[in-house]
Amino acid sequence: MNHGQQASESAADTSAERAALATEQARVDVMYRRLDELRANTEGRLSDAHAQERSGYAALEERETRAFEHARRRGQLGSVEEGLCFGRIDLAHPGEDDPEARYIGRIGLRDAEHETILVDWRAPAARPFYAATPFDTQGVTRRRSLRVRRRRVVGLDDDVLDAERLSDSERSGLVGEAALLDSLQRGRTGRMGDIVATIQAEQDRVIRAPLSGIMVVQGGPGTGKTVAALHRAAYLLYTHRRVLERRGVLVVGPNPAFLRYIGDVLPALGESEAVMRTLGELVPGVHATAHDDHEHARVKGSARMADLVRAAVEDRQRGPRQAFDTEDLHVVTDSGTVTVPGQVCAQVLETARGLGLAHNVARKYVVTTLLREIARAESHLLERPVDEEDLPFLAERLWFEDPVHAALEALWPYLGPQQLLEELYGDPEALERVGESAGLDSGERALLAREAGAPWTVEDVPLLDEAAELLGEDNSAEQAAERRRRAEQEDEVRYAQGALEITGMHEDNRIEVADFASFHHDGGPERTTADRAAADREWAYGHVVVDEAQELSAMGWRAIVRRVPTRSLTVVGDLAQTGGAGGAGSWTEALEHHAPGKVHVEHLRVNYRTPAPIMAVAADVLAVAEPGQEPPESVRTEGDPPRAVAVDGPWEEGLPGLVEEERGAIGEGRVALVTADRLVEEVAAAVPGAARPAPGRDALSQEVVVLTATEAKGLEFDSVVVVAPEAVLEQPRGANDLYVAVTRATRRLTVAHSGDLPPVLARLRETAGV
Ligand SMILES: Nc1ncnc2c1ncn2[C@@H]1O[C@H](COP(=O)(O)OP(=O)(O)OP(=O)(O)O)[C@@H](O)[C@H]1O
Repeated sequence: MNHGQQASESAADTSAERAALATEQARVDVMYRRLDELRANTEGRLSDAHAQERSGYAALEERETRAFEHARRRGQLGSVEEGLCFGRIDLAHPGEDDPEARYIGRIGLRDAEHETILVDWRAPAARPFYAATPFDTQGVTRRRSLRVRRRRVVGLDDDVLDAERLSDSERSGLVGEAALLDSLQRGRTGRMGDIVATIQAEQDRVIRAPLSGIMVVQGGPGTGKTVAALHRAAYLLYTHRRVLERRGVLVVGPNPAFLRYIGDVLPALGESEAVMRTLGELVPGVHATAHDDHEHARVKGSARMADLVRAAVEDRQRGPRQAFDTEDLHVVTDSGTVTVPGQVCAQVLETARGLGLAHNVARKYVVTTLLREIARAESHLLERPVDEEDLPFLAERLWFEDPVHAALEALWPYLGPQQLLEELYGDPEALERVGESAGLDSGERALLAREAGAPWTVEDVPLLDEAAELLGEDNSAEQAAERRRRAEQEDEVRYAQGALEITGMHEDNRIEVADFASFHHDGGPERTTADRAAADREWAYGHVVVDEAQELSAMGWRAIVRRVPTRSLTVVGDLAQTGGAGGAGSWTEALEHHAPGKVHVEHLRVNYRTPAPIMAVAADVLAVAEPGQEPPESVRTEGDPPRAVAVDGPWEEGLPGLVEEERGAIGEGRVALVTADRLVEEVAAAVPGAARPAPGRDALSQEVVVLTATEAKGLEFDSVVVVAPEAVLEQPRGANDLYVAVTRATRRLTVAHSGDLPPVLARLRETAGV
């Protein structure tokens, strides 16, 4: 499709091409010189900020903030070295003879005279680079993609935006096709890369959509949902820096391996401040990785679980009759047994329930009020007049008497979320009582029973979060401790200043006040927004990106939406790839009630990952998994034919040879074997050197990895071997799982089956290998 000139290192043989390369090299040299200058300046400012002497806590804080800013800028300037500039557009302006040449890159640069020499890809001025088409040129006469390696311009591809001379691919709307295909053909590394140089027009619309509301990006496999969502996060951080830097951005992905896979994209775009979490990690202190089976997951994901958790909390807020088998509250104190009348207790408990506060916060009211009532009752018992002024002191003393403490604990205990659920799951009677009031049938109630101490599953985490929300924390003690900590820090700084002045070290500038003061406190360095957000369950994020969102249950959505009071979310997924029991059937059904009228669905329809011959196989599977749904259209129309191979006999005899063949065929790149949950360990054991994902192990960077369909979701590999498709199909949402499995390949697909090839893969019978 490249009209006009096309040049590359090997083909730069005409003088016009050589001249174009030389012109671009000269411009790129200017940009790198400027980048070097800026780096040196930032380095200088950073050391100045560190050396700057300040006294007083506020001034020190300001210094820290400045130093942090410079360090961030240094990081940003460091991350743009490779591919600093990747494009140019020539724009015709009315009344001007020569078009304006505008260069697009990873960051914006101005020269010493403040003239723009490079436009940040996220700035409005860069938009025509991605959005101009021959039908809507936006003033662009030519779009040029630059290939720059190690500061050398090694190739150029031009699109002349002339509607008269359209090729087929231009009609289908591809932008910068040569550069796009070049990047799609590269071998996979086990890490997703950025696509700033080749963002397509439909993706650009998603990336630059406004911040507010819930934007759902629905698209088939390989349509760039993940990569577009990450570029959108970088775009939003750039465009709304003030808001988002303070509140932070959360990216939620399906599992730790996936988060590692996408973990380089934002830093490569100069943004390293997003918090990346799986659903199983949303509650600080819990790291759930295992999933429940289909039936358990279905029950735990149901919205009725919110009623269950609420009922479980209320069940622990007892009246005296439930706690002590009597209407009145009898408490043994050091002075004898005192009685608080049932009516008084009932009033206190009813008021507490009506306060609209979280359980542990309302507890403060219950405890202080009842302690005073007990103190009053004790005075009656001792026939002492009740002195209202003394009551707080008497109450405080009673709090330290064990039986009093125990009596109040039985009425309204302090509860943590893990304790609440642990005790509910472990107590059949409580489950019966609470489950019934939440509308669960006996089968569902029985499913929730769990052995004490069993590890939490990912599906438990939204329930724990719900519990934490209803229980709340009485953090008045923490707040007081924080005030004390700040006051102590001020004292330390004052002391350090005095000490340094006395010793004369201050004048010599040999040691800084802050460093000296920090010898005395162990608070550590100031934490970033991301650090603070990650540690705080109640943190309100400025924006949340949810990937593989089709898997989230109603309870999962509650846990996520709770973290963005502004309901500013980017939600990406594919309903046809839903495998989980609690997963979504419709985006509006899942989200509309969280933000009525603010849910907007965008569609991506072009597949950048999987060549057409493999997508034809996937389309057959999709027709069974989700009849009536259209598969996305592949950018790459040609590729190696997919094949089926019958493996008779044990896996360890058939698979290793097959894997070796694939490794030979792809050269540098990655092979994945994707199989049924029940076979995954067996298959991994059959292939020497094959890796399985595990906590702390980066299995995806290994050359051969073995995964279940669930684990493979969102990932891609040069070659995919689907092992035992018949067993994958037997799983609860087997056809959807098989669809996920066959759409992971960027170049080659092999199906290794034992027994008959499943009818849904019949197309492969016609291909070689059987
Ligand atoms: N504009 C583009 N330029 C270059 N590569 C692209 C572009 N868009 C997508 N890709 C590549 O296509 C592949 C698929 O993208 P991505 O994983 O984001 O798709 P997805 O829609 O999230 O897929 P899935 O539903 O299977 O998770 C990635 O390698 C990505 O880098």
